[in-house]
Amino acid sequence: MPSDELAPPNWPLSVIYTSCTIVSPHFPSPQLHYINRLAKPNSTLRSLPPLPLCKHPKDVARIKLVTQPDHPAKGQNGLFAVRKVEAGAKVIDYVGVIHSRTPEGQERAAVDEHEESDYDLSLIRCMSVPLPSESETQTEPTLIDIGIDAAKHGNAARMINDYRGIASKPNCEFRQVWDPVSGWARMEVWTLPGVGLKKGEEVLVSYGKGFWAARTS
Ligand SMILES: C[S@@+](CC[C@H](N)C(=O)[O-])C[C@H]1O[C@@H](n2cnc3c(N)ncnc32)[C@H](O)[C@@H]1O
Repeated sequence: MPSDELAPPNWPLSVIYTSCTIVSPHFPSPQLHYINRLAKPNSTLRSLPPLPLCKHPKDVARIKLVTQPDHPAKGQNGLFAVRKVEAGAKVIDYVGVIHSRTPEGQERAAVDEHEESDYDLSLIRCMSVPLPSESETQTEPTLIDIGIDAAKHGNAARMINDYRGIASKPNCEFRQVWDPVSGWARMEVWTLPGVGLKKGEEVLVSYGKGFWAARTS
């Protein structure tokens, strides 16, 4: 898998470290224009620019084993600020495997390896926009649901825990952005406006109530 740097300290051996997001080999080509703004109706993965590298921001955040006895993720990892980070600033890119959760994307994979993942974020979720070439064949809008999963390949952002049971509110959020040069969609982690991070503080987001509801039922 593509990577131009060594894994950061405390990286788990069972996960492949990558500084470059990967598009799943099962990703349907007709959906490429939802994840790359330069894609045309006949684009393929090979015809599009490479996905950009996301280097580990070692002066900003580091992975640490959680040892506090009252921490709900004790024994697991978390991501912690190495220095003070201003409010409304980028912390790290969320690197993983981009995959389609729509039936078209799932049918292409024998087994949907992302279904049970605890590291799968929603990257793009919208109703389908028929391309000019499809407008006669596709009349019904369908849900386009695309995820980015760091279960097996990822970077340090996969260690970010949910704030529940740790703090009264999150200090960071996930933001979907577009790479201005290569056109690719990507996920980033930013400090919340008016909040920021203190040196040594754990980076905490909200996974959303749906994440926990799906795991308690
Ligand atoms: C994206 S991973 C976060 C990184 C994880 N701690 C690790 O070491 O790989 C999500 C998993 O972390 C744990 N986790 C994250 N936030 C938590 C919280 N607030 N309370 C309990 N467990 C949490 C849960 O096991 C959850 O399924």
